[in-house]
Amino acid sequence: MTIKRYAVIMNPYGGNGRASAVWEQVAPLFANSGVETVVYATENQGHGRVLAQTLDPLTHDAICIVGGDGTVHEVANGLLAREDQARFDLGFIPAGTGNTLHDHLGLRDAEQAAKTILRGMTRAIDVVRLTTQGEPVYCVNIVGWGAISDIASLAERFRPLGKLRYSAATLCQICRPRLRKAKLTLDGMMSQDEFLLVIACNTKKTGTGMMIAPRAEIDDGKIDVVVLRRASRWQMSQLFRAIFDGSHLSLPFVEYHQVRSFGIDSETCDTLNLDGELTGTTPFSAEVLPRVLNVFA
Ligand SMILES: Nc1ncnc2c1ncn2[C@@H]1O[C@H](COP(=O)(O)OP(=O)(O)OP(=O)(O)O)[C@@H](O)[C@H]1O
Repeated sequence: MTIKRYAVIMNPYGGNGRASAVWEQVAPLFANSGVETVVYATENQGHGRVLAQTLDPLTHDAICIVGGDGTVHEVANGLLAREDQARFDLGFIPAGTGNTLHDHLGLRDAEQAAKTILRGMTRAIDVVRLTTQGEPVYCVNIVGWGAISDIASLAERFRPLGKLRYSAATLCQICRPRLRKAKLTLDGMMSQDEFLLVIACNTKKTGTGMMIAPRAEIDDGKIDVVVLRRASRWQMSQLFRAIFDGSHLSLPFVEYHQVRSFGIDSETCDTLNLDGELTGTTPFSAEVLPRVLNVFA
């Protein structure tokens, strides 16, 4: 019998530092199933990307990520930037705060996620390739702009609040909404306006349990784009109340599109929210790469 050897990329910082304990909890399941594991703890921001870009494909059969959406983002970017085009199957063990990709794939806890990896069944998922400042960035989960970036920035400062940090940041943002002028292009159709937010979603949820894109499927070759142009504080609070069950789609001021490509060119150079990470800026263009990552699910 050939012994499988999986790399475990673990972020000891995310999820308020619980990743090591999460890994300790599930490591025996791998050992008992005859899967050898080599743990690589990330030492700083961006290290997950470097690890995935340089991992030896001759000595590792797959990558398990122990962390949240930010760590998945880094590993996916490292993998898709590899010069040798080597592709590893990816396994996800939730140990971050939001864990929205995990939630979308039905991976509710570490033990269930480990068992899913060990079962060995994979499916292919879409990724968004975004070009910002002439460089490609790959997104698995969301591309956000406007209030979505402002919320991520506040949520980072609220990290000690744990899972509550996204909701708390969203509430603060509702109290001081900021309009931005931009050109928004959806499948080649451009509209110029003022916007509060644009969020393009590959997964149904974002933050902690906000069902922002209830029709999103991770392998349909499309990205679901939610657009909010001008809205009063009252309308914003309506949106916030409805967003947890997806009923905001019936609100007349909320637009919902399913597209293959999109882009934003804003009047100011704004930071983007890419899979929860504040990185990249406008202007950018983006397209869906259908089913380019193989994941255990
Ligand atoms: N050793 C480290 N020290 C500091 N930051 C790190 C380290 N390793 C990784 N990071 C950064 O930690 C950030 C958060 O990681 P991650 O997304 O896994 O957790 P989270 O933010 O709590 O979860 P989620 O994104 O699901 O809400 C990422 O930006 C990543 O680059």
